[in-house]
Amino acid sequence: MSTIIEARGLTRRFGDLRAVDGADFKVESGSVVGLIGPNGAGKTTLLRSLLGLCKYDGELDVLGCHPLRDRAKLMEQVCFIADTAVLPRWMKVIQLLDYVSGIHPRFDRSQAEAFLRDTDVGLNRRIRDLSKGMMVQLHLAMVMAIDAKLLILDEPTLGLDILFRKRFFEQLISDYYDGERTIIISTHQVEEVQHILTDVSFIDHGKMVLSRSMESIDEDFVQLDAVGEDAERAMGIPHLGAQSILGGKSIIYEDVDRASLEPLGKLRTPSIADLFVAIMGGEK
Ligand SMILES: Nc1ncnc2c1ncn2[C@@H]1O[C@H](COP(=O)(O)OP(=O)(O)OP(=O)(O)O)[C@@H](O)[C@H]1O
Repeated sequence: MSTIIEARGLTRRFGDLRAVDGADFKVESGSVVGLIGPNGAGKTTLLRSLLGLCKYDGELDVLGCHPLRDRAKLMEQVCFIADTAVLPRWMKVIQLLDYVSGIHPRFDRSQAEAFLRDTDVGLNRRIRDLSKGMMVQLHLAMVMAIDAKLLILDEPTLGLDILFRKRFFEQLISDYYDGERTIIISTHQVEEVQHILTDVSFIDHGKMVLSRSMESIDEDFVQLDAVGEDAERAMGIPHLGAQSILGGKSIIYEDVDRASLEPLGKLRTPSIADLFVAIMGGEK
């Protein structure tokens, strides 16, 4: 594995606001990173910085490129879907396939057509006549058919129904991910992506508040469901956050002696969603 993204003190200011605020992080090749954060946390701004789409302060290296200075070179190796899918609305789907085949050397047209066969997006439909969800399906099919080292997806499944969202994440892993490509996904659908991630990063008010591998989450955090007096005792042990459950509390701890918790209730690894709530402001 090699490091393909390295950021030190990455900062993006809008006037007095620091949308990304001194972020330090690394991404290794072959990882599938979930970028999770509340509305306005800085996810889109961070992703746009990686792509050289906005100015920033600090040090940033993406695939050996300086995103602002080497943007053309970077774009040969990166694919990106913004949360607002912009496709030429006046084209027919088949014309879009012709167009991208013509301009993108790494585009595999037959693969894009195969992805589209699983959808209701007909090749002769005009793009402006597609529903919002179908437009996203088309955009995803085009992007997944491009052989890129780094795929950046900003809220890729926004506006899609649950069946397509599930199918999309499955397809991304079974048909696109090859163990070498790197994928960064920003999403609010935490539960739906959790099983495909190798790493997760939480961002809040522009700051990276957690960056871990999924394996280390398993090792470092534990969640206890306790009821009655056991819950009260468990709340006395320093914890990250807690939620009320029927008759007691569900409490998340970091680096805790698990043997001391075992007599108090049921232990498990927290889901990313529960960990997010605990770190971002669950009941303490
Ligand atoms: N062009 C801009 N000018 C001024 N402020 C901006 C601009 N773009 C983003 N911001 C601000 O930067 C902050 C981070 O925005 P960003 O879009 O990166 O958040 P996000 O995590 O992607 O949010 P969401 O989940 O709601 O899409 C917000 O406070 C936003 O208002």
